Amino acid sequence: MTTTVPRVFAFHEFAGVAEAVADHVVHAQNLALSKEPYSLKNTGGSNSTPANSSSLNVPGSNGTGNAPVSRQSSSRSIGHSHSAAASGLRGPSSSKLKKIKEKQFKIALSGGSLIQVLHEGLLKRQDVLWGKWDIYFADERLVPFESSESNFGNTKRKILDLIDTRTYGTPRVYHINESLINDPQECADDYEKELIKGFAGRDSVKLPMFDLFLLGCAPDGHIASLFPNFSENLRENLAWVVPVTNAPSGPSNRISLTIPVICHSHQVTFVVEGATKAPVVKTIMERPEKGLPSSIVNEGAAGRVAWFVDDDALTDVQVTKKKYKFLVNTDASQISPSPPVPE
Ligand SMILES: O=C1O[C@H](COP(=O)(O)O)[C@@H](O)[C@H](O)[C@H]1O
Repeated sequence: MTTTVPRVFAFHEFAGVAEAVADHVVHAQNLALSKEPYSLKNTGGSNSTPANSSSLNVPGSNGTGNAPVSRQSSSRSIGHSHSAAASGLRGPSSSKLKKIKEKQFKIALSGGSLIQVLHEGLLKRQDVLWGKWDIYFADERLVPFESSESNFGNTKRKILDLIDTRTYGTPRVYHINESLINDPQECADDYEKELIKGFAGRDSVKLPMFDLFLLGCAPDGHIASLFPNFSENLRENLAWVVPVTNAPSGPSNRISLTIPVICHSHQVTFVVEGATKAPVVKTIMERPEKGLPSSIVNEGAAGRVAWFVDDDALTDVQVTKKKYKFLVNTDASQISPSPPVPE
């Protein structure tokens, strides 16, 4: 492994992380909805692009062949037309609005602490075109959605249920099939079919390509539900989604999108905060040869990776810190107070 240094944006406090991450997400949204072909120009980062999806194979339900996809989508999409102009989005001219209508912003969300960051950063903004979002999950813990450990459940309670959908539209949300939580392999295969339907379209593709893949990183080094030393999962290069059993922390049964899927995204962004994360961040940044999952992604998606980290998580970490420059031109009057979180 070569030493690849990602962009690391440092922040004095949590609130700063939340606002910067929101700006970064909205910028990715605007790029995805307005640019054809997709370009990373002006993102403040590298202009390298993901590997080309020239191969026309999709993984089958077992991750090894071409399987027919027949199950109806489990996504919830309550159609709601939404005007970009009314939303406060700035930038796209009227000639581009037709294109915008046809496109969706495809984002993968992790669970854990990221959800609170997005809650604080995104809900108060008026330029989030929620109705144009296709939301997938980087991983899921196989627990009922009502559990406080469910990534989809928490996202629903802390973000999705709080969106003013009459104004901003309703995102399409692609979550696991809750009836399969007792069968990790079946659940992973089923979620992979969801991805194939969402990304393969009429043709088929080698890998899905998210506009933005948001990741956290736990103190033990796991990202999504890819754990250090689970080498079979970390090396998986056919399946898009893998089952995880015997996870060493949190719920033991999970499913996770794989490293090739993560690395194929247009942008991969880590959001990490808190002093408990400092040791693992140090290892990731200073000892990439240890092969922690984040280091694999730093290398595999080199030039498209950004880290948003608070100072506590960067304690004693030798890395070049950058100051985040806000990219979306939003004046303060467009930001409304965050809605209350239901108990
Ligand atoms: O178990 C999980 O943990 C990771 C990291 O969570 P954090 O709270 O330490 O940020 C999370 O990204 C993943 O989605 C989740 O299932």
